[in-house]
Amino acid sequence: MEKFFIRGGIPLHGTVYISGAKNAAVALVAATILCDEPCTLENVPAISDITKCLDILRSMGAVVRMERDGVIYIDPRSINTTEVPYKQAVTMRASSYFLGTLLGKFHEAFVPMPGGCDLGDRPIDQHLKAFRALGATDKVVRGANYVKADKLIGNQIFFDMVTVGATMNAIFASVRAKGQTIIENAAKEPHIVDVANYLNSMGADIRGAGTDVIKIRGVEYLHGTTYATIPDQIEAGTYMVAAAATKGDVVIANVIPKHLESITVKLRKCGVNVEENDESVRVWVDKPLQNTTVKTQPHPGFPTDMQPQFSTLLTMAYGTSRVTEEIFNNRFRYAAELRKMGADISIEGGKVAIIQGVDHLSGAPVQATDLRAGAALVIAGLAADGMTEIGNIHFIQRGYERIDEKLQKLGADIKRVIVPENDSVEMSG
Ligand SMILES: CC(=O)N[C@H]1[C@@H](OP(=O)(O)OP(=O)(O)OC[C@H]2O[C@@H](n3ccc(=O)[nH]c3=O)[C@H](O)[C@@H]2O)O[C@H](CO)[C@@H](O)[C@@H]1O
Ligand SMILES: C=C(OP(=O)(O)O)C(=O)O
Repeated sequence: MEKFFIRGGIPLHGTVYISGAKNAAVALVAATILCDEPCTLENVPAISDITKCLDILRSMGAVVRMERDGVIYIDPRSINTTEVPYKQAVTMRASSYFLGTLLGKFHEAFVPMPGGCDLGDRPIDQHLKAFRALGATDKVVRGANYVKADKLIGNQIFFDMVTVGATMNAIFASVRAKGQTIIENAAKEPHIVDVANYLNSMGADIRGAGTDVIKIRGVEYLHGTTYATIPDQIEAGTYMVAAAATKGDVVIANVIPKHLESITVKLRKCGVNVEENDESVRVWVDKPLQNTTVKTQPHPGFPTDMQPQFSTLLTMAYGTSRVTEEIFNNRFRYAAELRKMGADISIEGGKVAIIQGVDHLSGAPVQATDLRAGAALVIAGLAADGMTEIGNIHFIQRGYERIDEKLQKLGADIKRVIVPENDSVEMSG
């Protein structure tokens, strides 16, 4: 079992380079199934969700080769099954994308129920609604979703709520369907645009990605391409908050500042300085942090995937802050861990956190409960007095490439340590 040990209280300084976006890259890897020729993906992050997506492709017969760091060659022509193995599927949400891509290419898919962060209910009814609109049928077999279609025919799809996953799957299932599909109330996240750009670079006809109406005219053939993943908005936001929480001065490089706007605005409300440059942002603090309100929303609103990290910053901001989680119904499980570090955070009705700022947090043994909760605890540990020991760091490794090394380069005292199961390491400082 691996843990992070962080001796906190050191302001972060320097430049950190942001990797390719997890939530774009997992979709790009799955989307490659739709192609009739080999593709090369660049700027792919070295994270465990990507390893699992690539394992799924290999297990289905695709040729997958790491050309060099971040560059992956995928030849989907040798795929010989439409069944996704259980082991990889159940640990991540992105496995649901194999439903849309296998259905879109082979008109059939068998995919175990997707996993991912435990944030409350995460049904896939809207994904299935999209598949049905295109002519597919579905049933649950041995704990897996089985979808099938004799042929896929373009149609109008209206989502009941804004959903990233179902928007992705509707694109995947319709990109080779006959005729035109119109997706309404579509998600507008940068990773939706990235996937549409990737498929268009293969010859797909997708228009409107990034707005709430996406029009897709089905094509018969998709040719090979080379495509680079966008930078990770959430990884960047996490380092922005870490810089602020430690009262440091950090340049976050290789980013698209426009994607970070909702985070930048809230940081400035707290009194944090953010300077936007062409492909980087600089974050520094020269006065006490102030309270604010945050409400998570679909893009371009404040991202739910930044909520735990930002709430952690607010535990150290002067005054009372209010954070409302609008996307998921159980995304405050990290609050109990932050309380162990001295945070004053209470949860009202599962949806709202009331945070009373404290002078400082103090290091403690804590457990990551999911990916962003884990990132939040890393930020808390970096800012806290003394030593913090974080367990369950495999959650963090799902979405952050070499987070310990990147933080060390910014001056943090963080170590990844292998500890025997049930062993606790003596805490000091
Ligand atoms: C791999 C990936 O990209 N994961 C992201 C994706 O998750 P994911 O695609 O699962 O999130 P969705 O946007 O689909 O979910 C938004 C809301 O819609 C609900 N819903 C969704 C689908 C459905 O069929 N029925 C339904 O009720 C969900 O329970 C949730 O309350 O978007 C989330 C919201 O930005 C992010 O937190 C996740 O990091
Ligand atoms: C919730 C997240 O991921 P997933 O949907 O893969 O569980 C996330 O990236 O914060």
